Amino acid sequence: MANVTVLGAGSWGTALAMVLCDNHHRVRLWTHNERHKIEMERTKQNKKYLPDVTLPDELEFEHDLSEALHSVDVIILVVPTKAIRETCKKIIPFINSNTIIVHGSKGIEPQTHMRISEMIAQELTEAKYHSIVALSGPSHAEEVSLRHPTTVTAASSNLNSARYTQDLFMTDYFRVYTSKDIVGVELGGALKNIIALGAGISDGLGYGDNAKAALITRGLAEITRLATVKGANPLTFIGLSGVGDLIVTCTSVHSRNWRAGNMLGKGHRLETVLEEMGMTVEGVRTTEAVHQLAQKLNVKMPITNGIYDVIFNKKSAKKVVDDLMSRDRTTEIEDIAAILTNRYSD
Ligand SMILES: NC(=O)C1=CN([C@@H]2O[C@H](COP(=O)(O)OP(=O)(O)OC[C@H]3O[C@@H](n4cnc5c(N)ncnc54)[C@H](O)[C@@H]3O)[C@@H](O)[C@H]2O)C=CC1
Ligand SMILES: O=C(CO)COP(=O)(O)O
Repeated sequence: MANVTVLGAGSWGTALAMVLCDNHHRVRLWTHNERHKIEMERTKQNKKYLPDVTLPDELEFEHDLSEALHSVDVIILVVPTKAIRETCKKIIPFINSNTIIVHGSKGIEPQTHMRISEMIAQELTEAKYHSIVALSGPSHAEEVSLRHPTTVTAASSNLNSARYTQDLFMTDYFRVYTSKDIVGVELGGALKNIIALGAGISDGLGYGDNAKAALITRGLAEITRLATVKGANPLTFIGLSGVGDLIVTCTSVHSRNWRAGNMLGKGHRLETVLEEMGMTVEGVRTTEAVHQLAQKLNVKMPITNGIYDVIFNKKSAKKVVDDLMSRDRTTEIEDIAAILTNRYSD
């Protein structure tokens, strides 16, 4: 049994805390909002983020970080990407060289273009901690909280820590694989949110399954193209963090990114969409970050650029699709081969 603290009591942090309770760890769930802590303690529910789910009796709720992190073995960091840095700053006094930090967030930071583990490492430069693990894969919180079969990957440059994370979470309904390719796993998890926005936009425009299959497949090609330039293993993208997470996010009504895209495709304004959702839609900031990064690295990402234009330049979604369809003719297999060779020509 381990002492585990989940930082971030949104839908994903809560679902992961439930998995850990099923594995009989001591689990504390920390929220930055004191009223939220009191409400969860009183009702045994997380009404806003995971309605209709009863939380386990053993789950402890915390608002005070010193209480939450006292004698902790593993921290599960599941706040939105924009809150990663401030949360890391707050935990410095409570961690030591044995603390493993597992994160479940999916995003890239605009301007720095950093992945989550890079942001964590940068914020904790002066602090002592053991290692960082990314937990990612096709996993909607709503289904995990119902104990429906789910598979994810624990990735770390420290394979022992990835294996430790596998043991920590693995249950009969939550299967965890390990990987050393943290670059690929984090980029796959973050960049699929851009394509999910696109799938939602396409559905909002009334296009069908052909268009969505095209977005998923060619989206996978451009994710792999950028990620291999950043040092990822291209094979990671035929796995859970690539094709797996693209399928679940582009085709499920649970996806906040798909839902936001769907409203954009129907002509709603971005501000209205985000306000109505009231939950984290990581794809918007990640689109900004990846649009910048692709330009900097000179990587072709036509779908991402089109989605950027819809979100940030108010270009009509229909015009973006027309422009994507009328780009210069090209080959398919040679393009994919070029992606793979790029990796091995380093
Ligand atoms: N919901 C899901 O099914 C999955 C979500 N994720 C990722 O998990 C991360 C968190 O997403 P969700 O839990 O879905 O978001 P959510 O929108 O359900 O909840 C966000 C939580 O973060 C808290 N929060 C906001 N600002 C904060 C701050 N400055 N400091 C501390 N806490 C803060 C909110 O109070 C809320 O409890 C995202 O990066 C998302 O991409 C990954 C896999 C599945
Ligand atoms: O990452 C997810 C599923 O794997 C959740 O996706 P959304 O953030 O779009 O809901």
